[in-house]
Amino acid sequence: MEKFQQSMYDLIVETSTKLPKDVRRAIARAKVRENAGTRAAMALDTIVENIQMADENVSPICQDTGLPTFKIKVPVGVNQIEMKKAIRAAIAEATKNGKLRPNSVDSLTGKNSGDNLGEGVPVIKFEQWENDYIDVRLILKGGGCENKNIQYSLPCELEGLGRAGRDLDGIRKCILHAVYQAQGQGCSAGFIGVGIGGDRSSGYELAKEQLFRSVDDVNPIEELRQLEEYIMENANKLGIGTMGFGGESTLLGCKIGVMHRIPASFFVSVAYNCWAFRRMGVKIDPATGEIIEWLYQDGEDVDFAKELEKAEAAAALEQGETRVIDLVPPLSEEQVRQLRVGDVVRISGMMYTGRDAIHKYLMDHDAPVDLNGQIIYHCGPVMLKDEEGRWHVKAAGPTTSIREEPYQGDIMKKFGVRAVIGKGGMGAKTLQALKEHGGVYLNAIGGAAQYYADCIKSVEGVDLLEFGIPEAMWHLRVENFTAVVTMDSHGNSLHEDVEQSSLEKLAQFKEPVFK
Ligand SMILES: O=C(O)C[C@H](O)C(=O)O
Ligand code: SF4
Repeated sequence: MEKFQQSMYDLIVETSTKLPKDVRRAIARAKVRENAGTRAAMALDTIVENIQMADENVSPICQDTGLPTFKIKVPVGVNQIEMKKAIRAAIAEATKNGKLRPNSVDSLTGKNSGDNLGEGVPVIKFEQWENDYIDVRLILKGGGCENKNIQYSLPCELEGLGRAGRDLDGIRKCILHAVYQAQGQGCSAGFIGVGIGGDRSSGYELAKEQLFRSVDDVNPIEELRQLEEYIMENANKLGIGTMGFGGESTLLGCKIGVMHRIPASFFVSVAYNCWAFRRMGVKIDPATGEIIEWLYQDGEDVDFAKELEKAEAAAALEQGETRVIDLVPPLSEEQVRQLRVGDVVRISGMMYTGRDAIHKYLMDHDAPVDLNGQIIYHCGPVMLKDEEGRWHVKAAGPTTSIREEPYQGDIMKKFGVRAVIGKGGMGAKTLQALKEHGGVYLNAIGGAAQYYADCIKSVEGVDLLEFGIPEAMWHLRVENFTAVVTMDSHGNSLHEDVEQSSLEKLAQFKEPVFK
C-alpha cells in the first residue's frame, strides 16, 4: 500500500480542480437550454470559462473546497488505520500546495487549523465488501450549498404548495420546495440528492449518498424514476435560473433514494449541491495502493473550449443592450446612485475582502483601513505565500452574502462603504440601507474562483490574519473585475423579484400529481 498516499493526493487534486464528465455534460445541457443574451446565459459562460481555467491551472474550481468527505469500500483484511493516516497526510499536503483552502475551524475558538485537519475532519467512512479492490469516493461540498440542505418532517404545510402528506405526492412537494428555498444562494443551477425515510441523521446520510450516483443513471425503482423525471422537468419551470438571475436552468440533476423509517417519523432530506459538483472516485489495488481506474469518466467529454467560442459571439451580441460601467474606487454617493439593477460594472483598483468574522468584528471595532467610498468583497480566497513572503491568490470567488444580512447595512453606514460584492443577494434590511445611505449590491458569479483570481493583479496587504486565511481582510488590486448590479439605491432588488415570481410559479404545482 506504499502508493496509497500518492493516490489519495491525486484524487484530491483531481476532485478540486476538474469536474467529472457527467457533471460537464449536465452543465453543457444547461447552456443549450438557456436563452442567449440573458444574464443567466452570461453567468453560465463565466462558469464554463472558469471550468476551463481550473483545468489549465490545475487550481481549485471554487475557493470553497468544502468539508472533504471520503466513502471507502475495502476488502476484508485491509488496514483502515493506515489508510486514514495516509488520507490525512494527503489532505495536509494538498492544502499546503493550494489545491484545498484551509477550511477546518475550531467551532468553539474559531481558530483555523491551517491544514484542513481537525476533530472529525476530514470525514472518512469505511465499509467492508467482498470485492478484491478498494473503492474510494470523495466529495468536496462547499458551505454555501451545504447551508441550503433542508429536511422535512411529513406531514407539513409548505409555502406555495399547501399540505404535504405522507405519500409520494407529499415527497414531490418537499423536493420542489427544497429547490425553491435554495434560490440562487447555493450557486444554482444545482444538483440534489434526496433521502426518503430513516431518522434525521440517516436521512441526510442517504440524501448525500445519492450525490455519488452518476448524473445520467436511471433509478431502478419505478416510482422514484418517475419522480426524478418529474422533478427535472418541473423544477426548471420555477424560473430561478443560474445564480438566481432568472432563467431556464435551475436544476441539473435529481437523485432520490429510499430507506425504511419508524412509524412515527417520515423525513424527506434534501442535500443541495452547487454547479461546482466536485465528486470523484477511484478503484485502488489493495496490494500496491495504486489507482487502477478513475470513476465517473464514462461517455462523452464536453469540449468547453468550443463552447467558449460560441459564448464570445453571444456576449458581443449582448453588449449592445446592457450598460457596462467602469468603476474606480473610492466611489462617490452620486456615482453609486446612478447605478441600476441590470447594469454591468467593471471595477479596477482596490477592494477589501470581508466575510463573517470581519463583519462581526467591524460592528464594535474600527476598520483597519479607511473604507470610505470603498468596496467590500464577500470572499474567502485560497492564498499561498512565496519564499519572499509575498501572497498570491489561487482562487477567489464570492461567498454567500445573506450571512452578513444582520450587519451589512450598519457597516456600510458606519464606514461609508459604497458597494459590496457577493453572491445570492441580500435581504430587506440591506436594501433599505442601500437606499438611505447610497449603496449598491453587486453580484459576482459564485464558484468562478479562477475567473476572478485572474482579475486580481496584486495582494497589497492583509489585516486580521488571526481569523484564518478565508476570514482575513485581504487588500486586493483588481483589473476589470466584472459583476452585475442586482440591488440598487432606489429600492430595486432582482433577488426579491425572482423570489416572488418563483413562489408564484411554485404554487402552480399545488395539485396532486402522484395519487
Ligand atoms: O466559503 C466560501 O468561500 C463560499 C461558500 O461556499 C458559499 O457558497 O458561500
Ligand atoms: S461558492 Fe458556490 S460553487 Fe463554491 S462551494 Fe459555495 S456554493 Fe459551491
